[in-house]
Amino acid sequence: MTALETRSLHHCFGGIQGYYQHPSTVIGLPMRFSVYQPPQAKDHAVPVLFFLAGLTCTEETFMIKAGAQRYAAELGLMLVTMDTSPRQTGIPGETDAWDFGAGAGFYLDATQTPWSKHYRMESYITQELRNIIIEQFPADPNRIGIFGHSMGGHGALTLALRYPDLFHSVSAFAPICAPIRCPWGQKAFSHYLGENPQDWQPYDTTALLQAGHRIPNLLVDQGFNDQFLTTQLFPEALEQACDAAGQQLTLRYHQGYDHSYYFISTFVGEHLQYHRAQLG
Ligand SMILES: N[C@@H](CCC(=O)N[C@@H](CSC=O)C(=O)NCC(=O)O)C(=O)O
Repeated sequence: MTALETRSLHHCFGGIQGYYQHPSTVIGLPMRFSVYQPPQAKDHAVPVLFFLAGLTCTEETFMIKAGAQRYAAELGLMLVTMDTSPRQTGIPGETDAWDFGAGAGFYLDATQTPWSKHYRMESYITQELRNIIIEQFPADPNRIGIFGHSMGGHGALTLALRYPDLFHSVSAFAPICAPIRCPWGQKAFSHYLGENPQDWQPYDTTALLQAGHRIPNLLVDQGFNDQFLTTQLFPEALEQACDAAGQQLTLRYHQGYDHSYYFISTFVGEHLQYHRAQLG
C-alpha cells in the first residue's frame, strides 16, 4: 500500500480537510493531493467526486476557493483534488510559461521526450490516485464522479469519455472543449503528444464524441464574460459535437460571469447536487 505523508488536517463543516503527499510510481516523483471527507464518512463509505483544476492551479486551489465543502458535507460527498502536473522534473523550461509544463499537465500521458518520463497525469488519476482513494479512504468505488474547470474541464470530459467504467457522473465549468483547435491545446499537445494532430484526437472531447464515445449525462456551466470564451474554450463546438452524436448535454450560459473561482463558487453547489443525484 502506498505510504501517505499527511501534510495537514483541518476540521471543516463536521468533516476533515486533508492534504497529502506520496512517492508516485506512475509519475516517478512525489505528488500532492487533497481529500475532503464529509461527516458521513465516519460511519460508511461515501460517493467520491474528483475535481480537476485548471492552468496554474494546485491541489489546494479548489479546496480553498470554491467553497464546496459546505455542500459536500450536506450531501455526503468526498472531494478529491490533485496537483495539475508533476513538479521539479528537471526538464529545462518546465516553469517558463504558465500555460505549458508545470501547472499545465493537461491530464494526459505524454508520449514525447522529455515529457513522457513524468508527465503521466492520465494514468496517475485513473490508476494510482484512484487506488489510493479506494484503499485508504472510506470511498465507494462504484460511485465515483469527475468534474473540473477549464483545462480541468477538458480533463474531466476526456477521462469520463475514455473511462466510462471508472467515472459514473461528469460535469464541467468553462471547459476547454476542443483543445486540438485552440492555442492552449495546440501548444501543449504538440509538445506532449508530437506534431501529428491525428495523435491528439484521443484527448479532444469533440473528437472523442465523433469517434463514438459517450457518457450518460453532461452538465456544463459557462460564463458569458469569460475572458477565454472565444479564444480557448469553444463551447459551441461541444454543443455541435453533442448534437451530432446524440449525446445528452445541459449547457448553461450565465450573463456577467467570468472564468474565475467567483464563477465556480456560485454554481458549485448545483454541480454537487447534480453528481449526488447521478451517483445515487
Ligand atoms: N496566469 C494567467 C491566468 C491563469 C488562469 O486564469 N488560470 C485559471 C485556469 S485557466 C484554464 O485552465 C485558474 O483556475 N486560475 C486559478 C485561480 O485561482 O483563479 C494569466 O495571467 O492570465
